[in-house]
Amino acid sequence: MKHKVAAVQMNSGMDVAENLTHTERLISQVARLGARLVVLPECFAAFAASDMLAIGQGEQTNEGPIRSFLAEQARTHKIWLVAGSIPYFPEGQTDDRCLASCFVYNDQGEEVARYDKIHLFDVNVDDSKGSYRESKEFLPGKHLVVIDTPFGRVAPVICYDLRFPEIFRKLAEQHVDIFCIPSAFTAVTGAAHWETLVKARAIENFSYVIAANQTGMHGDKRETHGHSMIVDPWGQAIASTTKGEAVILADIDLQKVKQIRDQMPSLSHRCPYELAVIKK
Ligand SMILES: O=C(O)CNC(=O)[C@H](CS)NC(=O)CCC(=O)C(=O)O
Repeated sequence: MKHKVAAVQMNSGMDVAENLTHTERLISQVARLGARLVVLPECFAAFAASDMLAIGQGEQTNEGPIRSFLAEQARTHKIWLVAGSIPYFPEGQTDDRCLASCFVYNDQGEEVARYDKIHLFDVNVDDSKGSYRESKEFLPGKHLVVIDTPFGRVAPVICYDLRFPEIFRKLAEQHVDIFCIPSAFTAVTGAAHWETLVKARAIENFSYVIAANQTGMHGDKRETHGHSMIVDPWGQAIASTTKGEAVILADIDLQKVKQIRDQMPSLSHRCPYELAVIKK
């Protein structure tokens, strides 16, 4: 059975209200086109905002402005929504940093899961920003999440997590069929690695990958790569875009996942092995 899924590509700014207006328009667009599962990009509601902690403190419960907006969008459009990421400050947290959290909603508008970004982007990049220290503002997550949906078993991971194949393999061991990857990949690292990494994770685990990226210039002079894509379990990009705000849709079919995994059961061919380090 085929299901239509969508990735939303945005150029999010620092203003939440403005971002939510764009998000609502784009969700309406893909819902009208028949999407049943929609993935938003990382930081769709607030990108490089100076008040991330305050935004996160406002989202401690599902009554928060962004979380209640997301629930209402999922309910109104009868879609499953993998809602990118927002800053989330759990009640009672002592450390003054937020989690970078992806809330997931079913088509009744119920919050069914939350995934907190595990790997934080503390790197130097040859771009206008130069140095990224995500751990200054955010705490790492501690749990992977697997969600059973009408379209198959879904797992969200976020952006920099894409570079850690071991978490995808751990999730594939739980028979995940669809990886959803809200992202804000930089223009420089995205041009070098994005497509290869997205396709590699799909091929390695014989899964669909729905990768929704930020695009263009942002408030703090950061540039993101765009090029959102939906890749099938054989590694084919079945939907993609380049730069600028966009929505991409594709039909996914769980039968295809099963057929490829039956043909090439490499996930079950893994063998134990020792490691010998030969000193010179
Ligand atoms: O902090 C924000 O406001 C938005 N979040 C981001 O831009 C995050 C952390 S800085 N970006 C990435 O993780 C890029 C990963 C990447 O580009 C790579 O792995 O190459």
